[in-house]
Amino acid sequence: MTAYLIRNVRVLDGEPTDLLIRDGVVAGAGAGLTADDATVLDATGLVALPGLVDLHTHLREPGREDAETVESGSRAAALGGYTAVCAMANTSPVADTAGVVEQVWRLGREAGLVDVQPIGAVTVGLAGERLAELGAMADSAARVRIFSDDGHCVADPRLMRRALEYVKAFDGVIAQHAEEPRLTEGAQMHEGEVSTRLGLTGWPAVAEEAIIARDVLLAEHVGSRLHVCHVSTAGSVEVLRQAKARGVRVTAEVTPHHLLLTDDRAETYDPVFKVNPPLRTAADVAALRAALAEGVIDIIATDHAPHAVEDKECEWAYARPGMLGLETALSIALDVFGPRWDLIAERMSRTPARIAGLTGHGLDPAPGVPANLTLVDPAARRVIEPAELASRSRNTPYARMTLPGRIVATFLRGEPTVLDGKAVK
Ligand SMILES: NC(=O)N[C@@H](CC(=O)O)C(=O)O
Repeated sequence: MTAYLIRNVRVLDGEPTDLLIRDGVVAGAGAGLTADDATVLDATGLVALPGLVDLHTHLREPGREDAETVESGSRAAALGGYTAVCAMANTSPVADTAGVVEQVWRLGREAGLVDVQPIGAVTVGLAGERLAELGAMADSAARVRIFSDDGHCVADPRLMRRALEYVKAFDGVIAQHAEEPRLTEGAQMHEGEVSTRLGLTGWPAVAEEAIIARDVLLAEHVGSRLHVCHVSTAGSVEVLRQAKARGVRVTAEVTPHHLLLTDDRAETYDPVFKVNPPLRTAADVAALRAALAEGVIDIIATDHAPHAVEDKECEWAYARPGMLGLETALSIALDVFGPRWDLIAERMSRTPARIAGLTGHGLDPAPGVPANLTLVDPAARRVIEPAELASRSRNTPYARMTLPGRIVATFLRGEPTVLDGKAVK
């Protein structure tokens, strides 16, 4: 195993220092370190962050390897500064058995670019009718702790209650895609002034808020853990704020795109902007930013949703919802919050690692901790070119935008997965 001596790096907001990485851990920190056997990296101007952790990634394997594979998604993640991702269950077949989650987990290990932690489905086939084998997935080699029907809401309150009760035994968490399906039938975008003008069927904010309100009450009743996926409205923030004030065990995520983009993008009729939940209003964006800074929303999660060209480059109504996120998330966080490194580390690494129970991740680079870290050049600016992304898909909403920040290197347990801004394998 090669040792690395990273010179002149700032760990978060600290003064420039040196970090020695050896045998998978941070072996030393301090100005003027020496190590004859180490490869020296000059990191002047760079910032070291704990490796990012994504709680919400669609890797598409098994089933849609044309859109993404565990390997291509892992590479995209490493290039985005991630050292761990949680893979959503809406694959084909659905990750609703020990066999499928073990397959995804094994593929992640083989790719070896990030730790891939499978998420298990809550219900068989994501059909919302019967609970999946949650216990078997928890006991499998993949040790599943997060369960989600993401892409679908667990709409039946009785099933949701039983799922929350079931996972309590092993401190699992139900990650809910909050969407009351009866309120979003045929929906194409956020319900509001723009949808009225364009004549597109709207997805009202209350469809999200009603499910979150119900679920925090269920989680409180059961005393179990709830995680709310991709929160998108100001009203949802208020429901979460009240629930947290009462001590409900609820955590929540917001995506980079909901922190930046608004529903008027639909005026282009470019389906790259079609996503679930939909892009909302400027007032929602402002509320989400404030909630994330405050901690009412706990984390940024990408909802990286790769789609093949034929599923995206078609009429708006026929296009699949979802957009890429892994390779641009840190840049969006920098764009929105500036170089608030402690906030970024907390919301994109430490807290998601804690929610997912990923020990060894989410730890600030310091002597003795596993060397899962990323080096960022905050002064760099880059133009996003879809063809240059490592993802197999091209559906980034940031095409040709200039974004701040560049990931220069990423280390997974002391081995570089990215060096000089390029994937190592
Ligand atoms: N977020 C998205 O717009 N799409 C997700 C699933 C979903 O939540 O609909 C996908 O898997 O593509």
